[in-house]
Amino acid sequence: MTAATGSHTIDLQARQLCCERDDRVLFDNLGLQLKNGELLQLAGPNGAGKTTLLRLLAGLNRDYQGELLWQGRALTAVYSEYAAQRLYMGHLAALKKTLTPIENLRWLTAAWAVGEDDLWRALDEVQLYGYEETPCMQLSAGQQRRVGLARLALAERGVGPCPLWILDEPFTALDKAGVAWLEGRLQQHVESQGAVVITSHHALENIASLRRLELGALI
Ligand SMILES: Nc1ncnc2c1ncn2[C@@H]1O[C@H](COP(=O)(O)OP(=O)(O)OP(=O)(O)O)[C@@H](O)[C@H]1O
Repeated sequence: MTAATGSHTIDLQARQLCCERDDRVLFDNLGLQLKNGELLQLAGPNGAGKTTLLRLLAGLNRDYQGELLWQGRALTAVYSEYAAQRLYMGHLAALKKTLTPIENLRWLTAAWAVGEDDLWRALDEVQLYGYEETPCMQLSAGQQRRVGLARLALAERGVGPCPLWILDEPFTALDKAGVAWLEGRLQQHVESQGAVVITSHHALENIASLRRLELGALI
């Protein structure tokens, strides 16, 4: 474990997880474990249940059967502690469109011990130099995506305030350079003993330590 991860032990487990939506079983008896230095990609066709599983793993939805554990304890029982250690990015950019990138980033990282200079540098790293004070509604879809991704840029040596990243389709709307940057950031994060669980239709084969969980083929 590196200095950047501190004493964070990542241990997220699902045991015999079952989830139904509208009387349709999305997955049943699903088991997984995620530890430091691992990247897990949830794959499968549209509607297979990737986002649903990701939200369960993030603790954002409790409509399931089975067990979800963080460091061996029920995720629901340690939710506050867990939420402080995981970064969840949904499939929408989830920005306040009337605010600027720097204002959004301040708001998105309000609970983190990061300085103002760090925020400006992070926006610079995601190629938003010169757009820091432009209202987000005037940015392109890819630029809006980059505002959210700037949180990942805040991470030093790949591990930021949140050692566990839970990312829903983070490659959406990114150009080639953005894709390369994000792949590099994910790689760096797992090399630094962070962990990532991600849904993506994007092939991630360049990333070492990739594991794939195929939904839709399980049941
Ligand atoms: N709140 C909900 N109420 C009812 N059905 C839902 C709800 N959320 C999701 N579903 C259904 O569950 C199924 C799985 O949805 P989900 O968004 O998890 O799929 P996905 O694998 O992420 O798909 P995609 O690749 O299109 O993003 C879909 O058929 C969807 O209609």
